[in-house]
Amino acid sequence: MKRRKIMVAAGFCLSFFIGTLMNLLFIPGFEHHQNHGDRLRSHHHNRQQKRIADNAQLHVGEPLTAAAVEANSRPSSSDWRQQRELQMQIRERLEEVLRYRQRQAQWSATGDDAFRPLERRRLMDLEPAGYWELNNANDRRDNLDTEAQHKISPAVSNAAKTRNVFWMKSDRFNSAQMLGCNSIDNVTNIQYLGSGYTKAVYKATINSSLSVALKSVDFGGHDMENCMKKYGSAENCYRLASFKIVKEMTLMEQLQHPNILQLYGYCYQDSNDIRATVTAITELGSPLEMIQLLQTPWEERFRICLSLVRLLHYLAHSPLGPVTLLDFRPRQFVLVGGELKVTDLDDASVEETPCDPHAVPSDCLMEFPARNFTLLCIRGRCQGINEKRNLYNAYRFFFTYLLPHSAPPALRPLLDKIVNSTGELTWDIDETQVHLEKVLHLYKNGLYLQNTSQTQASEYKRLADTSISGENYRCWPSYQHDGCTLSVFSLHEAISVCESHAQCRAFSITNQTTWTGHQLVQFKTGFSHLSPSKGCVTYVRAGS
Ligand SMILES: Nc1ncnc2c1ncn2[C@@H]1O[C@H](COP(=O)(O)OP(=O)(O)OP(=O)(O)O)[C@@H](O)[C@H]1O
Repeated sequence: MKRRKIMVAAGFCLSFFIGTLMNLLFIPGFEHHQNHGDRLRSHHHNRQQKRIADNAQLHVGEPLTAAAVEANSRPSSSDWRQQRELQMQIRERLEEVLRYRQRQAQWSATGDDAFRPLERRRLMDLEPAGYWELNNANDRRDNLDTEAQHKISPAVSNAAKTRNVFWMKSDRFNSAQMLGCNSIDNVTNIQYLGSGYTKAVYKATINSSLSVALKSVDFGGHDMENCMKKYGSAENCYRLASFKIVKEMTLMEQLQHPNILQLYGYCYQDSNDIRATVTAITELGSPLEMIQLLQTPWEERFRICLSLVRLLHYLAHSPLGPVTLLDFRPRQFVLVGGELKVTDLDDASVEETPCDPHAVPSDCLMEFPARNFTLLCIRGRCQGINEKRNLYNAYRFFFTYLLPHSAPPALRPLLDKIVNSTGELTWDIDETQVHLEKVLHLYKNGLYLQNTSQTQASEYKRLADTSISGENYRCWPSYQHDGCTLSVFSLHEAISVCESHAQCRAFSITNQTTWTGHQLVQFKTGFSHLSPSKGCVTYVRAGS
């Protein structure tokens, strides 16, 4: 609620940050204003300028504009086929986005107005300038959809010449709540987070209170670089790359789930040379570090697997139909408050592989490095391929590493069964989720605790509202780096942990709980430094 209010307030800020940011990405000679935006721009831009200039064989230091790059590296005008090829690719991406919107509209019985003229026009604005002219002039037999052409042409000619924002419909935000260019004008604490093949991502703070991620096309990234090498048109290469962000935003808007990163808004602005450059504003997460995850307590790793299964369950039954994440590497996910969320949706697909039931070898071969699966071909589609691909990827990238390792012994058989069944694809996602939810139930309710009849070896003295300073020892896997802090279901469990550690002489049950409701307990080597601490209960081992 608070966050929403902040976002609404942020929407009214009237200075311009990202507009000039994007301008500078293209125009190095642009006058710098000494604000945070400029820092982001120049960091990003310097990298990009060097790479683009290298590609275009320009002298670095020479003023570089998109036009200059094009002039230096554009194929000869007779080579229109290459330009046409690039424009066809842009066209394919546009059509893919429009298909998602159409699917959503078809799905929604309430008549989703995803085809509102403004939105459609914005997508059309991302078409390369002159696309239709080129197609018409060079190939009258063009078999493109004439209806779409009819709709696009006026939009191209109407292209806004200045920065602007448009809103997408969302169940969670109404248009007034979406963030736009105004909101990101005066961001602070800008920090480069990372980049992949296409996009560069920055962390920023809006209104000194809301942390967000800003995603834009990385002009120095592989996508732009390869495209520039091949086609030489900065503007059209930008259009092609930017459709990945548009697709991602469209999917973020249409696939609403707690484990899909939330789209807060976006900003379109013209740069001097490139029209309607796009910046997505999304929820901020922290990149997933697999090595680090292996060192975190099982409960946290289980949470990630459960988040993933809930996400895959939603994707298998999404309003757009079964969605598969073609690129499933852990870097496509981030953590937000311990929950796993997918961030990179540009490689998501709703298309289920078409097949011929009589084809030999089968069209429905799902290949992975360690093993293959052949699926049934039913009604011209590989049965459940999107769901199965996700599930197997979840097994190979996440479950095998995160699920069984250091789990409570009583849960191991169940967890092993989950790992084996997903590895063999014997369960579908619904069944997999049922089993993971069952594990959660057992864990939350302490039903994983064994040997409850076992008598405790020592007596413990209870000290209310007391904690112990220092006197730490390390244990694994601890919530605290330089001490032994573990989560327990009950006092009984805390005692049995203490008795199983040779160094343990006392422990303090804190008032902090984990996401499952377990309490955090600090285990100690002694109790000579007791201090008052409201809500904390210390137990001292008798005879220590
Ligand atoms: N919302 C976010 N919060 C924190 N980090 C993020 C966020 N979104 C992306 N990142 C980081 O930025 C990197 C690049 O983002 P993203 O994956 O969207 O770019 P990409 O060009 O599509 O990458 P790829 O080549 O993997 O497809 C990610 O690997 C991730 O570590």
